Amino acid sequence: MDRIRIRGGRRLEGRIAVGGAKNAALPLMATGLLTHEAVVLTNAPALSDIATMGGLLAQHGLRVEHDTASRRISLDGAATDFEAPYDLVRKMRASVLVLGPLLARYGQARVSLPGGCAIGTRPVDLHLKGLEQMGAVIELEAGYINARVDGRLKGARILFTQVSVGATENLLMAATLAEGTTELINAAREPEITDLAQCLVSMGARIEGIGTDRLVVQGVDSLHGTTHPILPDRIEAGTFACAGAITGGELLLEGMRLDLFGACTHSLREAGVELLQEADGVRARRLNGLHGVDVMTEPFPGFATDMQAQFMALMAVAEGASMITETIFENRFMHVPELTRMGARINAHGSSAIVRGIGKLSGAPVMATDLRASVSLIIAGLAAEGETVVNRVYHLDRGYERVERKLAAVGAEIDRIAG
Ligand SMILES: CC(=O)N[C@H]1[C@@H](OP(=O)(O)OP(=O)(O)OC[C@H]2O[C@@H](n3ccc(=O)[nH]c3=O)[C@H](O)[C@@H]2O)O[C@H](CO)[C@@H](O)[C@@H]1O
Ligand SMILES: C=C(OP(=O)(O)O)C(=O)O
Repeated sequence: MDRIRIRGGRRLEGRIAVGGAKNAALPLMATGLLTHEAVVLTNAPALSDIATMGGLLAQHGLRVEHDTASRRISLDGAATDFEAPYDLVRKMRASVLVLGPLLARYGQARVSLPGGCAIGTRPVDLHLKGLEQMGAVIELEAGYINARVDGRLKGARILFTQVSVGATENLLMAATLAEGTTELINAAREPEITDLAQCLVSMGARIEGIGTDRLVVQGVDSLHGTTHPILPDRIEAGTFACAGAITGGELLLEGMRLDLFGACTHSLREAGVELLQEADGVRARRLNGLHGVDVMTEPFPGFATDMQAQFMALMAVAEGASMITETIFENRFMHVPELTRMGARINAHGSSAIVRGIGKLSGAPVMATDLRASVSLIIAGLAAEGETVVNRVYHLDRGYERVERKLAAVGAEIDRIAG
């Protein structure tokens, strides 16, 4: 498996391109199942998760083309196979997003249960309960979700007991082709959901309340094709903001919109990182020293759980202490022991971690078991004395496109060791 090698101590400066958001692209790709016409997505990132989703949709029978040079994904045709097999779903949990569209358009789906992953148990009960409320009959059998509906799904009033990005997306897509009105209450408000809703509207869906926690969908008989630009990846942009800041640098995050950061803007500014919206992106500049800031992860517009590990790396070298509380996933501190191996002073207990900033981290061989933990170790390595080698970067490629090239282009001493 590839490794990333970093020699710390270089100040990052320059322009860095922010790609299309992985977490928007994945549900957007699933919309290809809602129509037989072509759905074309532009600004598509070249990531292994996107390839996995493309493979799954091709297996369902869609024609899938991803031209990485022009950053276009085109999805066309009708599904002929309704099974999402274990081998694909275990690689990427977002595969479960085919469930709602398949049920809504074809009345049947057989999708492997995603199971847990390194960051938590991550059940899909809210997805299933919502679909049952819409008239689906769901059985769990041999690790699979077997779902079917006679005729069309029926509109329903669905109150989510917990805010869930994936459940909101699955139910939103299902509701577009249901008979009657569906109300999604306590819906997630992440920008990726707004992007999905806007794409669905451009396909002929009738959705009100976009951007709020109450989405009202009037089902329609059919949807048509569209061309939709994928919104910028706020997590990739935030990662680069932390990378630049830890080196005392200044980066223009090309293509990024400041409003997508939510509470992360406030936390980064409090920590000493200036963020300015400019015509072609967001400028992120470290002012003087870094200061310890307390953060708690929350659904959007709160501080994103997908930024927690990167922010912790930044706090590891800040002046003073910070308390980082993870409220979304029960096991999202796997980066703590690895950052500690680099000299960080972090004390994690339950859902909180106290980080006491130190002057300098020291390079070390480290390993990561999830996507954002991997990149947090790269960020730490950029500021560490000596060499850091991040092992097992398989997860990194799920969500970052050529991260080592992008960082090297703005001054980092970083390379990939194949193997
Ligand atoms: C592909 C994608 O977009 N992934 C993002 C999505 O994941 P994902 O959609 O899986 O995350 P959810 O918002 O659904 O999960 C939030 C919390 O709800 C729980 N839950 C969720 C569904 C359910 O049926 N039952 C249940 O208990 C989860 O275990 C978790 O504790 O949102 C997360 C929270 O912002 C991000 O970290 C992920 O990067
Ligand atoms: C947790 C993440 O992704 P996924 O939901 O695909 O595992 C992430 O993007 O940080």
